Amino acid sequence: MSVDIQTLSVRYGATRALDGVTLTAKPGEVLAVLGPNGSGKSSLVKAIAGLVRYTGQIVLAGSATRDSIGYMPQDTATRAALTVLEAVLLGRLGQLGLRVKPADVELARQVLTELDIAALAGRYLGELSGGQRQLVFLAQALAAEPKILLLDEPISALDIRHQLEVMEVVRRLTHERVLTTLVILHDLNIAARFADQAVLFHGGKVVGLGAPADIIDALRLAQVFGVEAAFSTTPDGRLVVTPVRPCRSPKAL
Ligand SMILES: Nc1ncnc2c1ncn2[C@@H]1O[C@H](COP(=O)(O)OP(=O)(O)OP(=O)(O)O)[C@@H](O)[C@H]1O
Repeated sequence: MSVDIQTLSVRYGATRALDGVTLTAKPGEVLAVLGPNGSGKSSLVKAIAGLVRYTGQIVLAGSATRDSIGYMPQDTATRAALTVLEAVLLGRLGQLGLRVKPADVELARQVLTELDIAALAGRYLGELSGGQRQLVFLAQALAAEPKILLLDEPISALDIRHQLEVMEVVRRLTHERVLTTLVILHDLNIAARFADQAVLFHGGKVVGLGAPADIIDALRLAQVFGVEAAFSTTPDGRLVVTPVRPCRSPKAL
């Protein structure tokens, strides 16, 4: 179930967050959404999730509807007095009837186990660390059994082990269940390692689209991020980017 986006624009008052974006996210692939702060990444996934108004077209191919989408927001702060299990069950709202079936509880527990947070099931959200809460919101998105998975910086609060574990789970589920996954990341090395494709945003426009190793290069890092970087390759051929210093005057692409 591909997500086909044509000339997508999002405005907030006078601010043009996305400007004529065209791209396709394909089933069975992890698409990393990259770019500096304020470049329009969250606006892209919010538009796909139907959370912001936009112009242009977003076509969910196949039998996908908005109910087929699992969305994890960037901001996971909440005042909701819910336990972890209850919060994850909310991910199944689309499937729940007036009663919660044992199978729904079982599925929610399975997702918690998959993310290694089963021990948190009975804890209240307000008692969790930022990283634990991030894992719970990822579990909520996965509990919906989505066809399209939209993850807004899902690993930004996680320790390095959990970052790897979560990205392994995201990649495995995407490939096994043929999900169409868009994941916003700031870590270019994680993107190069786990994403099949990447899209790079700058000022609300797409300035790179392709395999991560093909679009993450010295010129784009200087022009888009204003950073001079060193590049190397691991023995198994993976790209490694090391930011060295800010450039004095980054030029817009
Ligand atoms: N609700 C809003 N009202 C007004 N302007 C907004 C709103 N949300 C985002 N913007 C603006 O739209 C632009 C794109 O924001 P967006 O959140 O999409 O960027 P981002 O690439 O996800 O950034 P970050 O990496 O910092 O999360 C920014 O200039 C931002 O200030």
